[in-house]
Amino acid sequence: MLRWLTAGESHGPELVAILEGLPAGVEVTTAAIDEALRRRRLGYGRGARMKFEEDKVSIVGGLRHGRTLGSPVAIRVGNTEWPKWEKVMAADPVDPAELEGLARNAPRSRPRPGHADLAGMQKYGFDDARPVLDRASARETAARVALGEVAKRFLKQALGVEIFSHVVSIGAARSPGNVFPVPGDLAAIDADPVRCIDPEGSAAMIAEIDKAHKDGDTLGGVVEVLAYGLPPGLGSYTHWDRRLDARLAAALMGIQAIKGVGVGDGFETAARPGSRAHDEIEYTTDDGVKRITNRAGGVEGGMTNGEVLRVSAAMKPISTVPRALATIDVKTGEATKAHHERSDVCAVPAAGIVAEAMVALVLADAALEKFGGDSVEEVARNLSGYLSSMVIK
Ligand SMILES: Cc1cc2nc3c(=O)[nH]c(=O)nc-3n(C[C@H](O)[C@H](O)[C@H](O)COP(=O)(O)O)c2cc1C
Ligand SMILES: C=C(O[C@@H]1CC(C(=O)O)=C[C@@H](OP(=O)(O)O)[C@H]1O)C(=O)O
Repeated sequence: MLRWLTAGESHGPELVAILEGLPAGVEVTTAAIDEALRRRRLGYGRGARMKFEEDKVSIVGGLRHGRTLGSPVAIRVGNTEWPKWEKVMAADPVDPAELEGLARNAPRSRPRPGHADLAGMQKYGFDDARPVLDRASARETAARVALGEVAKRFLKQALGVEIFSHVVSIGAARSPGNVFPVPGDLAAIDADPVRCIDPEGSAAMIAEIDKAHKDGDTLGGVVEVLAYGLPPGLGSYTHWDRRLDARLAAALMGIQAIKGVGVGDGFETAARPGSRAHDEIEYTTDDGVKRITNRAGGVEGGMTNGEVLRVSAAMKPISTVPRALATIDVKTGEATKAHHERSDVCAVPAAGIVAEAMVALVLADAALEKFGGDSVEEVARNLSGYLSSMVIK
């Protein structure tokens, strides 16, 4: 079983992440995690913080000389802005005189519709949204991406699996349907300002973001994650919580602002007749058993079927809308406008990188469940034994 946890506030000293249950021998370095975090900071429409945030990574457990030890992997991601927040977000009590007049410490009493502010204040008994928003913030996804990079490297090394994402839509602008990028497209996707594979789609998405920015508005969109090289049989039909699609959906929904998840052609499948919804099966001497199409996105009956895994996630628009939305001041109950501070206009490209990390963590867990092993070599041996002994292949 693979377990992972994160802790830390957006404006605290750092984020902390732990990944427990990974075998020994996974090759990973600080530089690799730095690079994963750099990809998450990018994307047209991101706000001011991403221009200076450095995501200072230190690996403090579970690795020696660039290889995992089998012990929990512990990673710290430092927040560049901490010196400015040292008093406001101090863990220990602070002399009230030192907080006097600090604008950053002023209570956030005008909750933003769409963010965790109001429900969080109600639930935890705060009259200030600061303690809510600081943890609800998607800053936390930096910690997930750090762990996801370790999971990705395990999957690549032990199973030869490659995971990446691309942006399908931003606002009303869409990439053309039926474009399925291959791993060789990743460099081009990463080089695009919105991580869209199609140049026309990309230009339209950039125009949407520019328009939203000009209008004092924000945008959401859809990302798709693909995983190449998965064997059939990860996950199971035998119980609801063993289904791989259920586990992937929960992991993707667990990303801030994700409001919908699709597997394969997702909701579009519901409108098709069965004759055009499923993937017919064929056998060739070169490829063995395969599907003629991949509408299911590589999952049938809660298990991988050996085709490319395709899952998508729909992100709602950023809730800190510059043209601020109506709310109340919780101190007085009076109608007012929601707090506005610096914010992203659109973070869909970054959400794609986070979605890759969540898919990698779920797949690494499912792979370990099926193939076990305390070292990468043992997992690879178990995989190879399974593949060579499969009756139908
Ligand atoms: C990568 C990423 C960046 C985000 N940046 C912002 C932001 O700058 N401002 C904002 O208000 N919300 C931002 N969000 C969305 C909020 O975190 C999210 O709306 C909030 O946590 C409530 O989401 P929920 O209703 O899905 O829980 C971002 C989300 C992601 C995934
Ligand atoms: C810090 C990150 O994203 C943040 C996510 C976020 C939110 O409300 O989710 C609000 C903003 O926070 P801040 O006010 O500190 O700029 C974003 O910058 C990050 O992705 O690393």
